Amino acid sequence: MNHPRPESFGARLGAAFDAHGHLCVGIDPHEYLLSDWGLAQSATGALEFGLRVVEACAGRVGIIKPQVAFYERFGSLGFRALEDVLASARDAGLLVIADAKRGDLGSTFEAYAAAWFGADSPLEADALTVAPYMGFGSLAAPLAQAKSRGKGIFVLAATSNPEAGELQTATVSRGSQAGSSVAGSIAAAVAAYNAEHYEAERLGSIGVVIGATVDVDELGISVEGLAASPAAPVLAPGFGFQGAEAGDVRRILGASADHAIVTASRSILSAGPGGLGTAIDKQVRQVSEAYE
Ligand SMILES: O=C(O)c1cc(=O)[nH]c(=O)n1[C@@H]1O[C@H](COP(=O)(O)O)[C@@H](O)[C@H]1O
Repeated sequence: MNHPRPESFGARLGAAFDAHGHLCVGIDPHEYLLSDWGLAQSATGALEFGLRVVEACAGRVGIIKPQVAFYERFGSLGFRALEDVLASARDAGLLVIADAKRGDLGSTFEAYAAAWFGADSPLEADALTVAPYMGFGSLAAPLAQAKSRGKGIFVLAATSNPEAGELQTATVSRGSQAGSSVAGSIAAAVAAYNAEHYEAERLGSIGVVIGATVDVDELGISVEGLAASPAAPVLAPGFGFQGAEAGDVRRILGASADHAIVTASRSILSAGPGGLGTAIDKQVRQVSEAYE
C-alpha cells in the first residue's frame, strides 16, 4: 500500500514519530546473522533477510535503516537485493534511512545524492547518512538536493565507536566555528542550516548522528541548540548491542531526545525470523516508556 507522503522529510519523520514512536530498526545482515537465520551467505540470503525485517516492521515501527555495506559486499547482486528491500519498504509505508555514510566533494557528492534521492533511482530512500569530514561546506550539493526533493540527511557528528573521540573532540581552528569541537561544530552547523532553510517547520530535514554511547557534554555538543525550532532530528545508534539502554534516551540526549530516532540492529535481529515481531514489540514498548 502506498501512502501519500507529506512534503518534507522532517514532516514525514514527525508523522512517523506520532504514529509509531521513536524506534528505528536497522537492517544489518551480518554474516553470523544470515547463518543463525538459516539463510545463504549471498545476495539472495541478504534479500530474504531484508524482506523479512521489512515485513515484521510494517505496522510496528515507522522507520527502518538498512546498512548498505551488508548489501554492497555482494556487488551488483547485493545492490539489486537492496533495491528490492527498499521497494518493499516503500510499499509498506516505512520511512527509510539509507545508512551509506557517504562523504565526498561538490559535484561527486551530487552524484551520490542523485543515487539515493532521485525519484527514478532504484536506490531511492527518504534519507541518507553522510560524513562531513571533508568540511561541512562539502555537503552543499546533497543539502540542496535534499531540500528540493523532500529528502533528509543525517550528518555524522559524534559517532558511537570508541575511537571516534580522538578526532571528534578536536578543536576547530578556522571559520565561524573556530574554538568548537569538531562534533560541536557539525551539530551547530546543522542547527543553523535548519534555521535558515526549514524555518517554518517543527522538525528540520537535516539531522545529526549522535551515538547513544557518547557523552554529549564531553563532545562539546549543544543539545539545546539542536532542540531549538526547527529541531534537528538526531539519529542515535548504539542502543542494545553496543550497550546503551533505550530507557536512558532522555539522560543521554537531554533536550534533543524529543527528536531522536532510537536505532537498534543486532539486539533485535538476533531474535531470528521467528522471534522478530515479538522482539520489535518489546523494544517499541521500552522506547515508548522512555518517552512517557
Ligand atoms: O550512522 C549510523 O547509523 C551509525 C553511526 C554510529 O555512530 N554508530 C553506528 O553504530 N551506526 C550504525 O548503526 C548500526 C548499529 O548496529 P547495532 O550495533 O547492531 O545496533 C550499524 O549499522 C552502524 O553502522
